[in-house]
Amino acid sequence: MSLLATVSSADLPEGAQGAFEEARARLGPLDQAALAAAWSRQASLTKPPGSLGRLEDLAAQLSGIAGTCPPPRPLPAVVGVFAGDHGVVAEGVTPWPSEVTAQMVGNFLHGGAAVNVLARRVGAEVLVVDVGVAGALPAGAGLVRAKVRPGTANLAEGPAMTVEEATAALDVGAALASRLAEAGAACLLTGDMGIGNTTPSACLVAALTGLPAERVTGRGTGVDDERLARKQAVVAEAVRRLPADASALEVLASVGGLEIAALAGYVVGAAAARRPVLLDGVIAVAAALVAVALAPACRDYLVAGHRSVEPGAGAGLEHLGLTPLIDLDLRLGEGSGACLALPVLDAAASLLAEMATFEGAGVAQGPLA
Ligand SMILES: O=C(O)c1ccc[n+]([C@@H]2O[C@H](COP(=O)([O-])O)[C@@H](O)[C@H]2O)c1
Ligand SMILES: Cc1cc2nc[nH]c2cc1C
Repeated sequence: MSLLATVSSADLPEGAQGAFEEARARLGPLDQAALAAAWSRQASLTKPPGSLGRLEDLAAQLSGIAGTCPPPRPLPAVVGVFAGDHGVVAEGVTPWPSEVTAQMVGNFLHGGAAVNVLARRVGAEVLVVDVGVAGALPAGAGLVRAKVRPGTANLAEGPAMTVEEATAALDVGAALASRLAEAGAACLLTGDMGIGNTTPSACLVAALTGLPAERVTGRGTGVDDERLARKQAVVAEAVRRLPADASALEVLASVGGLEIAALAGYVVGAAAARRPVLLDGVIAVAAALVAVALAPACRDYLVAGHRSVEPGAGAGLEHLGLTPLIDLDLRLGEGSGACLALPVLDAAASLLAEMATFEGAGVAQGPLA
């Protein structure tokens, strides 16, 4: 049976109240004993020390997350595709109309989007969550209906949402992550859909890293030079308007998005349940910056799936101290880059679990002195 069929979500968003605070309170550090056991086991495996490069770090991280050595494989895995719309599209920051958000949700539910293809290929399930779509959504099964409000307000004119709305979206993400983990998900991948969402993502990256708007604002789905200049001005002004003493939650409410807030909650919820989080592109990176600002210990549960072309992604990952697994010039979102990275994570876990030791295989443990 599908993992998703066992996850209850009919009570959302109301039934999620308090889920984020609960997750934040439960969140703990990596298991140091499991980490040490992983490094000691790495040293006993039939390979020159360090020869599996970053796969060795990943396997150790997975051990520390799960609290066991060797770690479990990151399967079954779920891609949470959080969808929302953005009032800031009124500023001409994207060449696509907002209606495409709802239309793509329909495409996800029919299995025809890139993320569906990639998830099928790597053995992940796609969970589509409406936290803030403005347009009419298709009837039928498969969609988690957890709308907090139908799209954000225009962040160029005022706060995108209230602190209460941002909190409700954080709660939806945290509750879903915790329910998915309980249902047996071993790894949570991030996905997103929201026309205009590279603008609030750039705002969050600029606000939370301190980098200038021009440095972290890119072309998103493909704006021309004129629209890019407008987009950079919108981001710069929105960030300039933030009070110097604004909390991370206030920054999220002021210049964020509903799906970004839900993703931040999903990150913290997954980390609290001791599951690795595989990040996708710039929207996931913006959400991760928010998550780490609100609950710093979740940083160690993050794995950067890929480096999106969108400049805020690379800048945000650098700020978080994360090196992406894959760099294929992607700028799609949906969770596509996270899906592509899942087999790498699986390889890291499997190598630590299944390789023979020098002693077991009768291989001399060098190198010679
Ligand atoms: O993942 C990324 O880094 C990424 C980069 C550029 C665009 N996107 C996707 O494109 C949409 C937002 O682009 P835009 O130009 O409308 O802001 C949204 O649905 C994202 O999933 C995603
Ligand atoms: C067609 C389309 C598909 C997408 N998938 C994620 N963002 C998207 C934006 C557009 C415009």
